[in-house]
Amino acid sequence: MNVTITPAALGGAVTPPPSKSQAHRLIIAAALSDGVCRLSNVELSQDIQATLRCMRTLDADASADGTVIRGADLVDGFETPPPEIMDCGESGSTLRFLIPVALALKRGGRFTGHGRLMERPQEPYFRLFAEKGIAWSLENGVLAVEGRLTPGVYALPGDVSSQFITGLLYALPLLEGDSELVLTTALESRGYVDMTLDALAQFGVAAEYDGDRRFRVPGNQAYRHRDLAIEGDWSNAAFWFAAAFLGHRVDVEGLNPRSVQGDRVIGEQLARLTRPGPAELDVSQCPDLVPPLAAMAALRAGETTAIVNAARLRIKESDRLASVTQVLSTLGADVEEHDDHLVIRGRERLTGGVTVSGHNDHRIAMMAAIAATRCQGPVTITGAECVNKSYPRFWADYEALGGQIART
Ligand SMILES: O=C(O)C1=C[C@@H](OP(=O)(O)O)[C@@H](O)[C@H](O)C1
Ligand SMILES: C=C(OP(=O)(O)O)C(=O)O
Repeated sequence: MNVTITPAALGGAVTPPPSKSQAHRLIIAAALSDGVCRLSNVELSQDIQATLRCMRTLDADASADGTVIRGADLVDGFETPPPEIMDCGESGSTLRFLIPVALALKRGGRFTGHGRLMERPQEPYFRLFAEKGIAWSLENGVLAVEGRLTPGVYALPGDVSSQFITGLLYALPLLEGDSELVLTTALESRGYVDMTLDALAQFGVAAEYDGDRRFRVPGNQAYRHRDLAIEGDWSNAAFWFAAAFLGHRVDVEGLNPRSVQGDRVIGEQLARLTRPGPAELDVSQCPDLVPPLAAMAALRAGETTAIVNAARLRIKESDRLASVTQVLSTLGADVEEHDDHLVIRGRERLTGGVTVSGHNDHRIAMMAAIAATRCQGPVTITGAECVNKSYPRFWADYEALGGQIART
């Protein structure tokens, strides 16, 4: 689907979707639990459907709408990897969270994915598997892992993706002895690890983090069934905060101001952009905020913004340093791409009158839609359905706020 936007003012109240990151975590914990869990505020974005689908393959029962989940039976000693290949769609979280979970639950499994997913890095796991005697292969886009996950010390980098740490934090409590997770480099995307520890605690699972490079994870633990609600998504809300920054009267509702979601720092980042003078935004802990921050920076008239410590943006759904630069430059912005940072010189308006690709990346399509409101000419976004990865209602919400769009 292509969407053509005629620049127009946005206004009104909007409720962002439920947090994708929290939904993954609660669904997986529920699927590992000792009973039936009722989750409210589940929305079936493509990534959440992927996690539900894979947890069903791992023997959890989940209702079609994902709100009622019965934990898989944890029968140690007799498991075999499910014959069915688990399709993770384009969800890095699903794949990286479930690799250790499948090993703990079924002694392995086979995974596949779409888009760039199977090219995104898994090396920290592969190195651990070599050390721990887990067999793995990656052939024709199918990753197979098999073996017995044993308690012990797991050393891995903290600055490739926090998703490896989350995956292990879910699996290690199920093993028959205590484990330690040791980071060999400083942790980035820390807010996501905090969200994981919070989710585990809600299901009665203990893991102790020293706040630096060491996690102690007792073994022989059980996930206790719980009923929980999923919070509003700060990462996707950031697009509406960007709209407000660009002068639209948009009110964002339904967010928890005390949320453990790391992307709550959008408030602080935005405050830096509202102060006159050059700004430097460190995004090592909040990589998903870069597209909305870049849209704001591009329209911060007369001011320069550097978005730094952003190298990991290159290993997301698209190479986001390249795609942000390509899309905003095509719209008429002044963006300079560097290996690990962007330098953006703000302009009063963008030109538009162009077609840009959504780069098969939900956050890039949403960034283009927000920036388009401050273009002179119309903007066509190709592949606009990619928002379904995290925010299927995005275009409907955009229209409800007065956005002028034509779908072709
Ligand atoms: O754990 C999570 O829910 C996520 C972690 C982050 O990935 P990295 O840890 O790879 O930065 C983030 O970019 C992703 O959208 C969701
Ligand atoms: C990078 C993202 O998700 P994932 O890593 O789960 O694919 C994202 O939602 O921006």
